[in-house]
Amino acid sequence: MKKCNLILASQSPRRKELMEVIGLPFTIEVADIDETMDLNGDLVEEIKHLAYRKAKVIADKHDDTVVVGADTIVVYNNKVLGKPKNEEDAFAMLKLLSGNTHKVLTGVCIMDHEKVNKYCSISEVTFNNLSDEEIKKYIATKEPMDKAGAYGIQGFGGCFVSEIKGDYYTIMGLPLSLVYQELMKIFS
Ligand SMILES: Cc1cn([C@H]2C[C@H](O)[C@@H](COP(=O)(O)OP(=O)(O)OP(=O)(O)O)O2)c(=O)[nH]c1=O
Repeated sequence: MKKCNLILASQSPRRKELMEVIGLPFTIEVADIDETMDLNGDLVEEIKHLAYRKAKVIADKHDDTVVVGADTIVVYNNKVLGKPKNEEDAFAMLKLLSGNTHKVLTGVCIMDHEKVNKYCSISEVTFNNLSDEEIKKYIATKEPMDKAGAYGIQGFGGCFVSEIKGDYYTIMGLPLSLVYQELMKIFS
């Protein structure tokens, strides 16, 4: 096996959990970057670039490392939903998603020294109709507050989902099989 360090450039507990599934030893370093993106630009390119910026800031601090960076957004009706700023924002997001189908885009960047590979994985999620009461109760659990689109499919948010098309783990924040396959090319 190739000897070099693997770093996950993310503070997300979900990404850590998914990287652990892959089974390669890795460490975590949080990329503290400005996550502003050009909302009028091509969102696929924007999200890949954001994942790249997260990986790059960590890769620049090390010599012999492979770095994984990622970013997740929810898109409904051309509106980009990141993490809610507060409970009102979370309520507005969940009202938008209620009874509708949205897309979840996760950008991934794997930096292997000079080699930079960027990907965007897209899944579609359909929500049941949610009552205002249900939404308020969900927000009171705090689960929505650190998640794009104000829900976690892996938590109670999964109760709101009637259908998904595409990769489940993309919705959770890291497309597992894509990252596994790319890391295996490097580490085996
Ligand atoms: C839609 C959805 C998002 N999420 C999470 C994944 C991401 O952690 C978060 C989106 O925010 P991101 O900005 O992509 O990630 P982050 O700030 O948590 O971590 P970092 O920038 O350091 O990598 O939303 C879920 O956990 N479940 C879901 O169903």
